[in-house]
Amino acid sequence: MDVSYLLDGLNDKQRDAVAAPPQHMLVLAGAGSGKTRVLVHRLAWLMQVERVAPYSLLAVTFTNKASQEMRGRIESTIGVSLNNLWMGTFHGLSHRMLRAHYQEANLPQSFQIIDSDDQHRLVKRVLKALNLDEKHWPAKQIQWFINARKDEGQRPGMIDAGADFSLQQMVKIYAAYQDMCDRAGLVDFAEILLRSFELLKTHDAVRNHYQQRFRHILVDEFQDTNAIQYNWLRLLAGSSAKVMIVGDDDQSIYGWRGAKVENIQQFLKDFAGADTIRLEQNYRSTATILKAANAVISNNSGRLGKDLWTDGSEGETISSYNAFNELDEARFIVSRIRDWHNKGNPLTESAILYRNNAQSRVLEEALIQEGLHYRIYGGLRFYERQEIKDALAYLRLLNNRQDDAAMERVINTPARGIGETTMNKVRQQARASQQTLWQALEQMLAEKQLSGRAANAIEQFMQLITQLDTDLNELPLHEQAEQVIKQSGLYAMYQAEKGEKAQTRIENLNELVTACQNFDSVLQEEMTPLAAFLSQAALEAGEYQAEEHSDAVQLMTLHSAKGLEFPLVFMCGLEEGMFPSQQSGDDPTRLEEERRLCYVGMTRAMQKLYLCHAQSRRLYGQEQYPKPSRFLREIPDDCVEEIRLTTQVSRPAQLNRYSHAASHSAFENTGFKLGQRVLHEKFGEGTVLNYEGSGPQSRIQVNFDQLGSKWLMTAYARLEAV
Ligand SMILES: Nc1ncnc2c1ncn2[C@@H]1O[C@H](COP(=O)(O)OP(=O)(O)OP(=O)(O)O)[C@@H](O)[C@H]1O
Ligand SMILES: [Mg+2]
Repeated sequence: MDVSYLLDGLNDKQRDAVAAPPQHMLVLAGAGSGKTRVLVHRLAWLMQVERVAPYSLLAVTFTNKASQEMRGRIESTIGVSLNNLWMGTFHGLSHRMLRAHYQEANLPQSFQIIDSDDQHRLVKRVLKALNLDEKHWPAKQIQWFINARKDEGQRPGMIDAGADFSLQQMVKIYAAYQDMCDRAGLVDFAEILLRSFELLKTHDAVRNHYQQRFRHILVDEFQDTNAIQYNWLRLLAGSSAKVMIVGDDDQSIYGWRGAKVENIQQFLKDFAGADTIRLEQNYRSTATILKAANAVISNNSGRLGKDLWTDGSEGETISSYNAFNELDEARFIVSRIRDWHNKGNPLTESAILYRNNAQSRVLEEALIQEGLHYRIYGGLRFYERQEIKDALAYLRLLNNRQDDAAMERVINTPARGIGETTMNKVRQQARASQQTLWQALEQMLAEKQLSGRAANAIEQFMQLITQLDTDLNELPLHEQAEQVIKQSGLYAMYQAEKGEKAQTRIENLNELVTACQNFDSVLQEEMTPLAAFLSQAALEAGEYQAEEHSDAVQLMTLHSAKGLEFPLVFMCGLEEGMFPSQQSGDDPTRLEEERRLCYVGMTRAMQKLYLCHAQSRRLYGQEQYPKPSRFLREIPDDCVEEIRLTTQVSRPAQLNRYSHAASHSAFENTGFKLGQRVLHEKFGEGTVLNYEGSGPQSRIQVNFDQLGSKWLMTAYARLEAV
């Protein structure tokens, strides 16, 4: 059989890796050198040449999206259906295992995954139950503690708190939280991994089954595995599976979440005889972008060391834009995307990357104003929206009455007159008798412990859920969803709200029905379609793309950009305190992680890279005047040019490229510059902050010394420069 096509489009080193005999392998290489491509070809090679059945392969990807893409690519290359191939994220795969062996894992069949919001709510309940003051025990911190322990594989009983009172308390809270989850059949994200690890560890039969099944295990983005994931891999691999990992120590960006880049060296120790293959040619970026990225990362110490070169063209210079404020930054970016789009380039090929999710709002607004479609990638968007979570909570209750997190969310949404006082009583009862809310309510109603309006309302609510469950059971998933949204009263509630926001909510609810319609649950024969959908929704949260195929600008955090590539990339907010972030402070370890994040961001760009920073930024309601990021200074001068807008204001030549200088941005069509002082006949003096629109429709925003900020129609404002 001619299998040469499996080696097409690969260089010699890549071929060595793809066509190696079955063995352990580490592919260690910089960004854009084809690691992921090698992994995909290797999978195909194993199936076609080594005749390994898809059933015997396990592949771990960084996102669910990546695994779908890979699956599609391999299926179309080798023309074999991969239904039997286990491919997904650590979480996805572990979850699948828990579903298949829920009894051994000590879980109810209908167990439900909860997100960090649900977790937050549950932690708060635990604090109340333990009579602890949230001021001293902030729920967020506790969540962090619990998740970190789980990532290390530690159960409450395994933590030795010694005489440390505060740690003792934390452990107590952790234990109580876990009890509550177990009773309600709820599983948080960290729990998915830990449970599945424990399942393999303690159940010989299960472990043996998978060890015999998986002949080859392949892992992408290995540098970001944490302790529990690594141990999970080792257990699965046992002594006979061959493991191939691909990664880049310079792109390890999840240290703050417990990822250990040291796992790369550990791998070489644990998997004896592993071959290390280094790829050095970059196929993604222009020489200029690569040179700049290499220069930045060279400031880090303790790297495993890699050379990365390209024989591609030098390409365009990197542009750096010094914005007046975050609005100016957003407008600049959007105007450049508009130009790029006008030249016939698809929007999907452009990406805006930022350090914090909160930065997206201003960018979103600028895009909307310009009428450009955009999509937020990986940021827990669609499924995080209030109305979607409401609807899902109802569906979750149909699936599992004991789901306390869902119960808390919708028992009084829409409002049914079930107040906090009543709920507190119920919670207390549930606590006292170790019941879930649903169980407690059943008992309280039976014993007539609740009375009057609230009792009626609760009874009706519970009837509604039971009724929906029986009525809808046999319907296709999307009809179930549609009926639940309508009969629960959610639809009517949001319709009554009126206004644009409510309209969007309704659209989102409709979109949820569409999502159910498109949902394909074939791969999950262990579950009902509803259970499968709920799990998928919880797992994929932000990755879900409402309009997968429409042309849209891609917005995402730097973290979620890992592994992706775009012809046009904007990195924004390159300011001290923003990126590197405030929290990294002067801690060298964290600073280096920020620098790796910068390296990840820059190496996403294929043709053109823009780096933006603002002289003033309003974030979380506060105005700041940050210094340009140190990362900007680490880029060689000949790789960057500074952009000057259509302005008359020239900058003193001796000023450093990134020093603080007065803004030189100007309004093309109002005659005023951002930051300029102006006088209004009624409002007095002020500073120009922003503008929008053009021609007679244009509006200008001025921060008046006496009155604060106001929007004015430029044509009527009769502002004078002062
Ligand atoms: N031998 C090759 N010839 C031409 N193009 C290649 C070759 N190898 C990889 N590429 C292309 O280079 C780009 C980068 O490849 P890939 O995404 O696999 O790199 P990577 O090492 O996984 O990057 P990252 O570290 O960012 O995950 C992709 O567009 C890929 O198709
Ligand atoms: Mg990759």
